[in-house]
Amino acid sequence: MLTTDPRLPVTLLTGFLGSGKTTLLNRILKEAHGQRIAVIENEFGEVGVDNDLLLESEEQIVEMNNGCICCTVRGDLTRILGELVAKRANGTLHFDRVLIETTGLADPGPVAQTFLVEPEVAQAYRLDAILTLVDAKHAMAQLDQHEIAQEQVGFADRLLLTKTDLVSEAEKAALIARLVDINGRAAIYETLQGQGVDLAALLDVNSFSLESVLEREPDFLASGHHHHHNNAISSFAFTTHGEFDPARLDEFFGALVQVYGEDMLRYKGLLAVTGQAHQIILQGVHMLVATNVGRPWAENEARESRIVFIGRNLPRDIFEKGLRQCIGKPW
Ligand SMILES: Nc1nc2c(ncn2[C@@H]2O[C@H](COP(=O)(O)OP(=O)(O)OP(=O)(O)O)[C@@H](O)[C@H]2O)c(=O)[nH]1
Repeated sequence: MLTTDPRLPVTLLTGFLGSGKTTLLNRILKEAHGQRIAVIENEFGEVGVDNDLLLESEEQIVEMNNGCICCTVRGDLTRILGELVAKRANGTLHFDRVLIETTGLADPGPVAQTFLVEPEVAQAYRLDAILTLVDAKHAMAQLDQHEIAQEQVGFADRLLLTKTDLVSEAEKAALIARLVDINGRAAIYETLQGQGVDLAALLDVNSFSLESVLEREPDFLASGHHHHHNNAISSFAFTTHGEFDPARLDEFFGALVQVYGEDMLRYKGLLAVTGQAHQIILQGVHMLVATNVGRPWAENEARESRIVFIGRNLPRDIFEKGLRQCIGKPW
């Protein structure tokens, strides 16, 4: 998707241990796509292991080895991104985009937050999308046993299913049903040994920008289909033809994040607001809520609002009731 945003796009690659992140990254770096990519690696333990695996590429690779990305992330990531942009400005580094590979145990939340709250970072970079790899062979057990695996799925803009060569069609279908239950928003792709998925589907997704993904995925959870898995993380959408009263909505979200912020992994909305000719785009990660002005509503367009929430055991009825109380007047 074309964007006029001059900031450098950043893609976050996440996924549980062994899900195939390095395999995919290697393929991306080797492909003749004409993009110059700076890679930030965050690995536990041994220095340089993954660096050695990144073959034959001229991309710039920076490693963060001092612990888990989600613990030290805000400070370290801010510093590294600052250094990269400074080197780019003085001509010592040449790159057009950044790819961050997190460790298999990382929570993508703090990384995403860095782009929303650190002013120096937000000025130079835009988080384009979170890509989460899912190991088709092991994901069911990982999702059962590790909430962080569910969180990684919950945060995703794109889910990339790996190792489908090792499972039956029925196993794959069951896993996909579970992934949709956790995160009904993310498009699902399959990749075998890092191959088979078009780079254009992974880069420039523009998922954190004004042209929200909601517009392109209007049938989010429309089927009302419900699967019964024990997922702590799940998603739901709120849709209304009423217009939101901005003051009430502001107050409601302020209270909502106080109570549930920690469990609100990601939420996105495209809103019709009373007295506002433009669409309002709402983005949130945990307690951080950001709103931006989108495109104007067209003259005959239904001013429908839609908010998607992905989180941990969120009480849907409370959210819906609160949101309904923020509707000013029916359209
Ligand atoms: N059968 C099969 N194996 C795969 C596929 N993709 C990756 N693998 C293998 O899975 C193993 C783990 O892949 P990596 O790319 O190292 O996974 P990772 O997510 O970077 O792993 P960590 O950094 O340890 O979290 C490797 O042996 C890969 O060759 C696939 O589509 N099919």
